[in-house]
Amino acid sequence: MTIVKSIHIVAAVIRDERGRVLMVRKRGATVWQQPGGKRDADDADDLHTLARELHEELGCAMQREGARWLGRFSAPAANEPGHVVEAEVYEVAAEGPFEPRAEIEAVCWVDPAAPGELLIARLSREEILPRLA
Ligand SMILES: Nc1nc2c([nH]c(=O)n2[C@@H]2O[C@H](COP(=O)(O)OP(=O)(O)OP(=O)(O)O)[C@@H](O)[C@H]2O)c(=O)[nH]1
Repeated sequence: MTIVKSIHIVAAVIRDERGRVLMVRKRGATVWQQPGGKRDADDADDLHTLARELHEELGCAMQREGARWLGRFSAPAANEPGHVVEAEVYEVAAEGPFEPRAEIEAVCWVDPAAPGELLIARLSREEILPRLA
C-alpha cells in the first residue's frame, strides 16, 4: 500500500492592478508557486498564518479586511515527492514591497489566463490559476 502524506498549507492569491497574480520560487526549486506556508502552533487562524508567511517571504503587509476564501485545493506537492499539498487558498490585498526574502529566491507576476512557458507547481497550474483566469 502506498502511503501518501499530506502537507497542509495556507496560500495566497495577491493580484496587481492588471489582474496578474504574484508567484514565488523557493531557493533551489525550479517551479513557481503561491506564497504561503504551513501553520505554526502559535497561529490564531488561517489569515494569521498567511500574514506571517507573507511578511517573512516578501516583506509585505497583508490586510485581513476583504480577504476572500477561494477554496480548499489539493495536488501532488511541488518539492516533496510522495506528498500531497492541501491548501486553504485566500485572495488577499497586501501592501508592498514584494521582494524575495527568507527561503524565497524570486518573485514574479503571472497573467492567470496566459502563464506562458513558466514552470508552475501543479496546485497553482491545475487548481488555482484556472479559477482566476
Ligand atoms: N507555499 C506553497 N507551497 C506549495 C504550493 N504548491 C505546492 O505544491 N506546495 C508544496 O508545499 C510545501 C509547503 O512548504 P513551504 O516551504 O511553503 O512551507 P513553510 O514555509 O511553512 O515551510 P517550512 O516550515 O518547512 O520552512 C512546498 O515545499 C511545496 O512542495 C504553493 O502554491 N505554495
